[in-house]
Amino acid sequence: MSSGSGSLMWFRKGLRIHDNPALEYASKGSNFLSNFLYPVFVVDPHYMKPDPEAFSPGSSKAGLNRIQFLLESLRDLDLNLKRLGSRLLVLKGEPSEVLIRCLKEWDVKKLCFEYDTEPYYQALDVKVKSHASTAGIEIYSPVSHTLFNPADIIRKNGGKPPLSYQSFLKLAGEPSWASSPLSITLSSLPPVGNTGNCNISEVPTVEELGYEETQQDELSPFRGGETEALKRLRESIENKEWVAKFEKPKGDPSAFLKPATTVLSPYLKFGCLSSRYFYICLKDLYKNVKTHTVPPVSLAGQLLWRDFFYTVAFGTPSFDRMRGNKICKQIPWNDDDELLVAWREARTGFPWIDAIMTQLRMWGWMHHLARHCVACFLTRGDLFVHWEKGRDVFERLLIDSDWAINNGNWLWLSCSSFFYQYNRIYSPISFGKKYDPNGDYIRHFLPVLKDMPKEYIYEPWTAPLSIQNKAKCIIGRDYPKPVVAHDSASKDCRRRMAEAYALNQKMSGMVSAEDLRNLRRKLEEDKKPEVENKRQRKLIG
Ligand SMILES: Cc1cc2nc3c(=O)[nH]c(=O)nc-3n(C[C@H](O)[C@H](O)[C@H](O)COP(=O)(O)OP(=O)(O)OC[C@H]3O[C@@H](n4cnc5c(N)ncnc54)[C@H](O)[C@@H]3O)c2cc1C
Repeated sequence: MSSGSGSLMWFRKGLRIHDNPALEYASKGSNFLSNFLYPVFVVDPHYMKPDPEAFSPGSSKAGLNRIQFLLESLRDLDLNLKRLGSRLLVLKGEPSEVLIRCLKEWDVKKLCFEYDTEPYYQALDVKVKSHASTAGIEIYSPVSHTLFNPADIIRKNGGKPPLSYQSFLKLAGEPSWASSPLSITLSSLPPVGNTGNCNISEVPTVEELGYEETQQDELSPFRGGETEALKRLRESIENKEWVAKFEKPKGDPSAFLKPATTVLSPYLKFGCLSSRYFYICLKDLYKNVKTHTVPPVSLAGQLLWRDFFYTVAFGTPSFDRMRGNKICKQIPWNDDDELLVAWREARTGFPWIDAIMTQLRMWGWMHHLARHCVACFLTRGDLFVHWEKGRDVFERLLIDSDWAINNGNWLWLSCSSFFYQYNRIYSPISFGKKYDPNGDYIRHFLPVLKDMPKEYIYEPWTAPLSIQNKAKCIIGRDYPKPVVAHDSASKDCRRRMAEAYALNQKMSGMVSAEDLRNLRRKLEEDKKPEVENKRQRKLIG
């Protein structure tokens, strides 16, 4: 037992000092407490353990880039805490068990942590809160990861989440905190008390967590941490005109030397950057320019998309699944792991798709439209593979992997929810060409194609053998042949989507296991185009 008693600040996301209401509250003393503060981060094997399953199709354990980003963020947090007279205490294990042990050992009287809407944290928090309230510990768990409290919006909407962006905006209005200044800086923190028998360590290395540093050729250019986040934010908003004119989905998805958007998503994901602070900076900027874009396309509008998905995710049971998810169309996706692996390993034979998937593996980040292209290709565009499997691959490899946003966007792109125009399919050939006719993006991420003439770079299988020889890239040997013929595969996908939609309409959202079996049987009966497609695949591949 420590000699005094104090507060425990439990960092999970929110890895920052600025605009951190939980940290601020934890650092406030009171008359009856000897004022110690224990800033804790628990390394959770749930996300980190790279078990043998890690590379199986669909595994969602965090990949090396994200772990690296997290550890950099923790090191930066530790440095920033040290500047304020404190430090980060890192522990390992199942977080609720570790936390409860610390609360007992350090005789904590006040437990503070940012509220988290993800089901995993909700379950964890029930355990920790139940112990804390039985032990008479004060709990403070404010909402500060998002602009709005998703529960407030759902309440305003009669208990249901709004399912369109516009209805979300109407309900949300201006955030209540936006009229008063945010607490951006803390000048000092109480000292850390005696840590007794708890097993405290420094921020571990990736190797200590069981990852091998040399798993890939090129590492993510994005460094984690609050310091980097604030620098990146400053640089992004320095160019007022760029911010004022920001208009998504315009912007070049193939721009990789200078990405077309802010790349603040990983910092927002881990809370190295406060979305509220970002929002206030944008509002200030908008006040000082003549005209600016507005939601949904403006930069502030992007932050509102984030809040929209957080709200729907929080209010929708089984949001991350097709089965049992009332807002998700029931679609009999393929169980084709061969196609999934080709997509995941950047071996589809479509350079635009493979370059994006390589960027995902190397950098852990790609432009929004690039994500559109590969998600559409995997699901309703070409391969008809289940969106949950693609979601898992993104969840593992993205540095900004975020439960609500990732699932929300996969539901969107697969036309399972939110967006239903399944006839609009991204071409894996012509879409990228519009932005990057020379194929520089492909040449960078797929060096095997670097000498392919630009006429063939998006469809190298059409290059005559003499050209392939000259480019030192024989299709089928050095780079794969396409796994499907896009024209027939996309036609087949449209037909299957039309059938699935018709059946969903009939069943008006109430899909039992039997209904789903019927739906499958119905689609199985009409296998002809699928067989035709496989035949084509054989011809090509
Ligand atoms: C299939 C798919 C999966 C995705 N998975 C994720 C994910 O796991 N994590 C994630 O943060 N984003 C995800 N996105 C959304 C979007 O692609 C990224 O947020 C964006 O590309 C990040 O780059 P940026 O920070 O430069 O964005 P900017 O355009 O600069 O936008 C600023 C911020 O707004 C938010 N934002 C932007 N677009 C969206 C959007 N469509 N939905 C919700 N929030 C948005 C992000 O927090 C972003 O950092 C996904 C998109 C698709 C199509």
